[in-house]
Amino acid sequence: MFDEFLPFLYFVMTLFFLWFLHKFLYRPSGNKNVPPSPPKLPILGNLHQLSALTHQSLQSLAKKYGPMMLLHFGNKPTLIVSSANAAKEIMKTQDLIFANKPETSVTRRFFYNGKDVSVAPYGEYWRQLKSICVLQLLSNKRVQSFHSIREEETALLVKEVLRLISVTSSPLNLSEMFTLLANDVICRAALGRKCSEEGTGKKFLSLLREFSELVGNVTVGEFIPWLSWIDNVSGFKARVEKVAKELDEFLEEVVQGCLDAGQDLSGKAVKNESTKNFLDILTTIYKDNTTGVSIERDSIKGILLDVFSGGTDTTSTTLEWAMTELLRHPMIMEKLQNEVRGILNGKQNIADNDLEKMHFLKAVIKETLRLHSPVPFLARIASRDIEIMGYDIEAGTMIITNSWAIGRDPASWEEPENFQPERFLNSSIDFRGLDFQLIPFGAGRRGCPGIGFAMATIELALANLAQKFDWNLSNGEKGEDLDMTEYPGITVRRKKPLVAVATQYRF
Ligand code: HEM
Repeated sequence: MFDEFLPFLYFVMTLFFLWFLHKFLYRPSGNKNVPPSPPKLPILGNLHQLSALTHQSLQSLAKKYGPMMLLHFGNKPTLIVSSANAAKEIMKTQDLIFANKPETSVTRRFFYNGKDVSVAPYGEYWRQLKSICVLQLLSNKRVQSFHSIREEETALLVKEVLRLISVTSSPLNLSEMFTLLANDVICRAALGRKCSEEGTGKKFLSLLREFSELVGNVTVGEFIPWLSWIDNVSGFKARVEKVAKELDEFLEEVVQGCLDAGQDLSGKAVKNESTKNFLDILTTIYKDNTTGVSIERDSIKGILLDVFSGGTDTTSTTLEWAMTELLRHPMIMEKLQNEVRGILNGKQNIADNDLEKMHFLKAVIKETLRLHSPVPFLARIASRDIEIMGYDIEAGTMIITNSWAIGRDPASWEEPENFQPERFLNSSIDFRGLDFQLIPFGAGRRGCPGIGFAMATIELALANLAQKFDWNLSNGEKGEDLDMTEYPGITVRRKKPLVAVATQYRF
C-alpha cells in the first residue's frame, strides 16, 4: 500500500526541494529599485502568464504593471518595455549598453555561432557585417538596381490574378500569392535565381519554413536549463540539427557555385556592378583582400540566411495585413484606388517616381505597420548594470520591447485600435527608427537595414493590386466580420489565409 504512494511522495519532496532552491537562488534585491513585477511561480517564473500570442499577453500585463515591468522567463530576468519613451531609452539613449541580442542554442546552431549579422555579438566583426548590409547589399542604389526584379515578379502576380479570375469564380488565396512574391523577389536579389521553380530551391524554401518554426519555438530547456533533456526526448534538438545541416548544405553549394563561376579566365569578375546579387557581392568581399574588409565563409551563409529569414515573411505579412485592412474598410480602399488611378492616368507600368507621389499609399502601409507590427518583439541584453527611468536593471537582463503594443498605445495614438491611414497624412512620424511610437523595423544600432528593400516591394505590389482590380470579400461577407485572429510565430501572420474576390478594372 505504502509503495503506491512512494512516487507521489517523491514528487512532493522534489517540488519542496525546488521551491527551497528557488527561495535560496532568488535573493531579495536589497535596496535596488526594481521595476514592478506580476507575482511569479517557483521554477516557471511568469511563463504560466503567457499565452501563445505572447505579444498580447504582455500588452495586458503591461496595462496593469506599467511600461517597464520585470518578468522571469523561468530563471531569466526579462524586462518588458511597452512605451515609446522607455523604448527610446533602450534603443537611443543607452543603445550601446543594449547593443547585444540574446542568443539561444537554436540561433547559435542556425547562424553559425553568431557569424551572421542578426545575432552576432556587438563588436568590430558585427560592425563590419552590418556596414556590408547597409552600404553594399541594401543601399538605395542597390535597391534601385533590383527594380526590374520587382517589376517582373509583380507583373507575374497580376497575371496570375487575371488568369485565376478568368477560369474560376472562387476567391483568390492572397496569402499564398504574397508569400510567393516575397520569396521570389528575395531569392532573385539574393541568389540570382528563383527558388520556387526548381527542385533544390523548392526544398530550400520548405527548409526555411521549418527553420522559422524552430527559431520561433520557445523550448522549456531555454528558460529552465535543468529541463533541457525534454528538448532531446521530444526530438526538437534532432530536428534543429537536421534542418541546420540541410540548410547549410544548400547554402554551401550556392556559395561554392558562385566562387567557381564568378570569375573569367583572367580572374576578373564577369558581372558588372549593377547586375550583382547579394551572393556575388558577399563572395567578392570574401575573396578580395584589398578592401580592408574580410569576412568568413560562414558569414556569407549566415547573412544570406538573415536576409531570407528577415525579409520574406515580414514582407508577405505586411501585404497580407494591408489587404486585410483595405478589405475591411472599403472607403479607404476606394480612396487608395482613386489616388493610384489618378496619378497613373491609365498608364500600366508603375515607376518608382509614380510611387513617390502616392502619399496615401504610404500612409496605408504605415498604418498597417502600426497596427500589425510583423515582428512584435525587439530583443536585447543589458551588457552592464544600468538605471533606466529610475529603475535598476541588472547586467544580463533580457530586454523585450513590445513594438506591437507600442503601436497600439493610447498614450501615443488617438483611437489606437482603429485603422486610420489619414493620421499619417499631415504628420512627420516615420518608421525609420527616430519616432519611437512607430518601430516596426526596430531602432538604433541593431535596427533593420532592409527598410528600403521592403518598402519598394510592398508599395509596388499594393499599388498594382489597387490600380488594376476592384476587391471584395467572398460570399457577401462584410468587412467587419472578417476574421482577424493572429497566428503566433516570429512574424505574426493571419491565422486563416486571406481570401478575396477580384474584378478586373476597365480603364
Ligand atoms: C516589412 C518588412 C520588414 C520588417 C517589418 C522588418 C523588421 C525587422 C526588425 C524588427 C528587425 C530587428 C530590429 C531591432 O531589433 O531593432 C530586423 C532586423 C533585420 N532585418 Fe528586417 N524587416 C523587414 C524586411 C527586411 C528585408 C527585406 C531585409 C533584407 C532584404 C531585412 C533584413 C534584416 C536584417 C539583416 C536584420 C538584422 C539587423 C541587425 O541585427 O543588425 N529585413 N528587421
